[in-house]
Amino acid sequence: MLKNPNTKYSAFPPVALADRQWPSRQITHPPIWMSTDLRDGNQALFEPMNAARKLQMFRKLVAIGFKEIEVAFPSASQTDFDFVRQLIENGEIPDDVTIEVLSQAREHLIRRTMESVRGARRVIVHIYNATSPVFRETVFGMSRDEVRQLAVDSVMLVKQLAAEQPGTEFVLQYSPETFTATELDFAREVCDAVVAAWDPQPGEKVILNLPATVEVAMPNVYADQVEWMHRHLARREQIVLSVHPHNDRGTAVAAAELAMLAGADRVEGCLFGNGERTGNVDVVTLALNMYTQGIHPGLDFSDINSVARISEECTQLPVHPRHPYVGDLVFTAFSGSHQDAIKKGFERQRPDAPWAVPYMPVDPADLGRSYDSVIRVNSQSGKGGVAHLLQAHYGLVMPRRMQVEFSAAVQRLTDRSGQEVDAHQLWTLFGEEYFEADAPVRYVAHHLFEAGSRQGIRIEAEVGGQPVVFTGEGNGPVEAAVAALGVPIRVQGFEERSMGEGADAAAVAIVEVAMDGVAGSCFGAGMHRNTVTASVRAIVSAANRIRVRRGDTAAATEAADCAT
Ligand SMILES: CC(=O)SCCNC(=O)CCNC(=O)[C@H](O)C(C)(C)COP(=O)(O)OP(=O)(O)OC[C@H]1O[C@@H](n2cnc3c(N)ncnc32)[C@H](O)[C@@H]1OP(=O)(O)O
Ligand SMILES: CC(C)C(=O)C(=O)O
Ligand SMILES: [Mg+2]
Repeated sequence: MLKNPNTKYSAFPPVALADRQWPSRQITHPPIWMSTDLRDGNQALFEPMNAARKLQMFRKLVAIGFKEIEVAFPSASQTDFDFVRQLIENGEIPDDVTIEVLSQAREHLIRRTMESVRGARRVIVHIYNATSPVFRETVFGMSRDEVRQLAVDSVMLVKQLAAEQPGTEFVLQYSPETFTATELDFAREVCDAVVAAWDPQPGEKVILNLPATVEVAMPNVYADQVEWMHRHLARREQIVLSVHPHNDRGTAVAAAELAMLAGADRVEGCLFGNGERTGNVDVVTLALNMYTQGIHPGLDFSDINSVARISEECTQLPVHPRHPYVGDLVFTAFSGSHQDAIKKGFERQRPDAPWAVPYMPVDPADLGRSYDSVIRVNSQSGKGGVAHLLQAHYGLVMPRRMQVEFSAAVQRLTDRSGQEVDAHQLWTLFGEEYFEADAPVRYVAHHLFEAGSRQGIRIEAEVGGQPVVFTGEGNGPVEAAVAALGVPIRVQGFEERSMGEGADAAAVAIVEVAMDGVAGSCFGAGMHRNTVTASVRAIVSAANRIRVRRGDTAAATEAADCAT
């Protein structure tokens, strides 16, 4: 890179528009959308779509709700020409959808383009020529007047050829290509000349499209340029003012949003920002940005995953995992504090209340995405995510202090593996940590008996591989089991919940115990279809775990001593 880039690049000059209005406006309704996936998107692919892929994409665009679709550059290839014919001849175009075709401002290309749409009900014919100084001088070798005349002559030719096809309603679209790098007064001059040449009748409109063919400045500059045109164009009421942002600076979405504030009625773009170089503006992001502000965009992304899969299939380009709204990771939180807040947010969110889940600008369910993938667990995760996954997948509700305790075990696992763990792995770890905490005492079976007015218990177990029996009494099975084990633990909390339903239902008992000489508390858990068995197992689990925590080297002997 240059030490002083100023010698090679200079800042884009500001637009003289001191009384600009767009900064204090708001977007209140969606624009007219135009999908150029099958044209600008298609021309930018390693391998342009074949007819089958084009048709698949066309049908998806129709299903999403696009009413204007640029389907081809018919004079570019036989594939594109034939595709337009196929759409028309096979009745693929719904009555409320208008196809659009693009051509350079060159006679033989325009003739071929007009031939391709013969028989269509309604067509937008899109003519372009570049208008900026560098194109005038370097590419065309034309003066301003010649460039304006090129546009006018082409439009007149379209008009003449359109008159020869009276059964088709023709709408003109004109783009001063490289608009953003064109002097505004000249862009206006060409556009006004084009509208005058087409001369729309009362009630008719011409589409004037102002492309950021290359995004060369900040989005506020584009907004100024669009507002300037909006305020200076002749016959504005007969113009649909359209924008076509590209994403060279990564700000196409912002540019389109500000352009709408500045007076644009229509936006051209592609799904997920496909298109030349860094892409066209991403219409999905634009539409869903609007949706999150309470404005229905008029496009349906309620099954956004299927849109992404079809786009990937047709373009052979992957959607980035962090792509807004659609990426595999965008409804996923790995870090602990995010997971905690999301979990609390989901618990609190009522279905009919305004959306208020932290870190989530949109309800994933509105886009057909599930909550299941919301929280994932890796070494950056905390208790919230772990608890959410176990609750969501296994119905296990852990007391808060147990969440803290268990998340330390998860942390050890993720630190060791360096990988994400899923709900199944968490459940397995939970089992190993609590249900299978069988040292020094391994529970085998138990029997309850009456001991006068008290509850007696006989626990059959193994200690160090040897069968042992513990007996005790208490006010209930839990107290009796504690007494039988002979470990000086105090039960501080006990919870039992059923998991699953009907004949397959199992009870999970969770017990929190404390012991002198051991800081804090320790949890145990047992699972069984019989609730008492689950409780006894939980006591054995807790007693074992707290002794291990105490660092009992003599635990096995001590346990054996307690046996009767
Ligand atoms: C910004 C955009 O996305 S614009 C759309 C771009 N998309 C495409 O180009 C895809 C399809 N294009 C093609 O298949 C071909 O370019 C064709 C069939 C249209 C034309 O092919 P060719 O006749 O071989 O011309 P080529 O592609 O080299 O284009 C350059 C010529 O077109 C002229 N030209 C370029 N754009 C325009 C325009 N909008 N209006 C008039 N002439 C133009 C150039 O001045 C140059 O003319 P020259 O050969 O007399 O110097
Ligand atoms: C044809 C025009 C509208 C274009 O794609 C562009 O300028 O980016
Ligand atoms: Mg383009």
